[in-house]
Amino acid sequence: MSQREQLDLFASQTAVNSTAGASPLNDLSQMQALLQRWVERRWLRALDAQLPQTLHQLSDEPNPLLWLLCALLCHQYGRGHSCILLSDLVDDPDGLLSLPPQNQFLQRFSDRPSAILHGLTLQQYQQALTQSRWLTQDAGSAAPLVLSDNRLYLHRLYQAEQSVKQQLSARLSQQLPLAAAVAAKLAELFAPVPTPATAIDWQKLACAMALQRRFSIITGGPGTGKTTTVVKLLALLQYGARLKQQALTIKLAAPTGKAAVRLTESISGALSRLPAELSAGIPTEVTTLHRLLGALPNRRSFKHNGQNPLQLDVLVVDEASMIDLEMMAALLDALPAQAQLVLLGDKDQLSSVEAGSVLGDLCRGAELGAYRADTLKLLAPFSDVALTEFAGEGSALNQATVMLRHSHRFDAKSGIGMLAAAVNRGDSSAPALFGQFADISLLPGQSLSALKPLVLAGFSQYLALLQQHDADADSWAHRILQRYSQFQLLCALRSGDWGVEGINTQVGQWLTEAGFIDGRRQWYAGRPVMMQRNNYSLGLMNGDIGITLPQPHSGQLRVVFQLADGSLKWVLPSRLTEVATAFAITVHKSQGSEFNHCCLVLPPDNSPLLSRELLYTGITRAKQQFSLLCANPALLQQAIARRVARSSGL
Ligand SMILES: Nc1ncnc2c1ncn2[C@@H]1O[C@H](COP(=O)(O)OP(=O)(O)OP(=O)(O)O)[C@@H](O)[C@H]1O
Repeated sequence: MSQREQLDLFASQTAVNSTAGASPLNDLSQMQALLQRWVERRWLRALDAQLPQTLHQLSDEPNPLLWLLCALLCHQYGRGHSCILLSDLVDDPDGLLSLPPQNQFLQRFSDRPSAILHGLTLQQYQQALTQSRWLTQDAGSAAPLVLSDNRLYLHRLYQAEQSVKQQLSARLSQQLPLAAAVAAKLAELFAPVPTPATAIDWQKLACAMALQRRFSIITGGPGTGKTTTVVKLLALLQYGARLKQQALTIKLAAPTGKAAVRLTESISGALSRLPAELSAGIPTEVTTLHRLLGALPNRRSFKHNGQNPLQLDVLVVDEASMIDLEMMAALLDALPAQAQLVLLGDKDQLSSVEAGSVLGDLCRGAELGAYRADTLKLLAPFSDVALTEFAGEGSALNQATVMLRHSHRFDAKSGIGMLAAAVNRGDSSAPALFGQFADISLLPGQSLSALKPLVLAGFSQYLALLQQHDADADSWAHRILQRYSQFQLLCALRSGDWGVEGINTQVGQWLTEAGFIDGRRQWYAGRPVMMQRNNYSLGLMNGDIGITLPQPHSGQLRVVFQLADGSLKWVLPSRLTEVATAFAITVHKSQGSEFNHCCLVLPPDNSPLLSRELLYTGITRAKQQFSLLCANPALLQQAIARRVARSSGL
């Protein structure tokens, strides 16, 4: 046990002893002290403990249980949950809240949530909440907390969830007519019989489905043809409009700049494979969702909303797993009622960093199909194979969702594909695949030094180009950025020796010793950095990666970023206040990006962050080569078994 942990344990025991008889649930000052203690122990953020204080100033609330629930709700929000399901709080408070955190889980804290909340029933929670001013609606002002179906929400998130539900159900209730000429063109575009001949052509079905819906989802793993399918869909929509002497305004968007750049590239590739007469009117420009909606600096709201809707007929959003609940609500709000929205994404990837797991929630049951009779009737003309296996009584959303199942990128000889699929199934024998395929490797050794050869070989590729100036600074920078994307280190954690922070420091030292960089200063030629927040005045978004380069004559450093439209932006380092070195990035932040060679680093200590979704997302960032450094092999099995569950009412 570290010295800090011993102090924490001592503090918790003395705190409880000294207040014997005065339970925090009966005494507000004891509750405030408890919340403060949890903040000091880093169980809660200061913000979490501050929220009840702030609400109390606005509307008096003497019940300590309400203070606790409010702080816990904020804690859960910070961990990506939209709400707290009260029955989960009754059944397993420590598990639900991940408190104490995993690295302190075995210690005997007498003030852990299960001890404080011991014996409280669902009825007691309900009673306390319904009597609270924080839940009763004052005339004209919204209550800060909402209780609905035993789910406790912050008002903002409740509103977002309700809005998403209402908007989607309105869109899902309509079926669009499909002209015979468009149906015939669809059959032409998907003419080649899939192999084997008995296989269902899910791409064709996805197209047929989306043509007839105002809202649809095309989900599938890497390389299953989401982009290929959506380009054909857009071609057919434009074809149908042309038959009516019209032209559709189509827009493409992605949650991050990096994902937008990638979609721009893959859309251009897919367009080049379309018959020329069908490619007119399909844009290749992809924008970020923030830019599309018109983000307002330092405001949560956007320029486009229900009162000022977007001017478009069709919107395609890629990497939809990265859309959080509030962004989804804003997007649906700003979408004109007659427009068609198509979401593309991989439902099995990690969810958004912000609260919500919208795509995962919306795609629940997608692998089963669960198509009702009317959906089967709608799809049947487009399938040579009977769809009875996928019949069911699924939700309205299931009726608008198609899952693509065959990867055209990874075949049966691909270790990356096999490993990703095995992890995704939760197959405990997945680790045995290492050693059987050339494109996946488990690094020998259990210390960070096992990374060194890989790091030197991987990063030297782009660092070597720093010396090879080009008369055209932009084309030089393009080559460097392109080469940088060949290799990436991914971490599960942010802090600690095995997290992004520790590994970036270590990699900086190795590269400095090898003479590739001069990492002794904060800014140096070759330093890759990742934006940690959106910066609207610079037009750079959270997650964008830039590389620090010396100007050819002056040697002055500038950081170069590739924007969503493929152009470059050069920025003075002094203007970048919220960036972090990006030799290693978290798996979360890697979403929407792909690298030829990815190396995932798992820490030696267990953490609730080590999950099946994290592994799957990390593995599928690799296009050609995947390496894994796993300090504690037992954790790999545990991570494969652990699923991320986010509380939501969607
Ligand atoms: N039906 C098909 N037959 C043969 N090749 C295909 C088919 N569909 C897609 N491909 C090829 O598979 C590759 C991946 O396709 P695509 O980019 O559309 O997939 P994706 O699901 O969008 O991938 P990503 O994971 O990058 O988002 C492309 O090279 C594409 O040409």
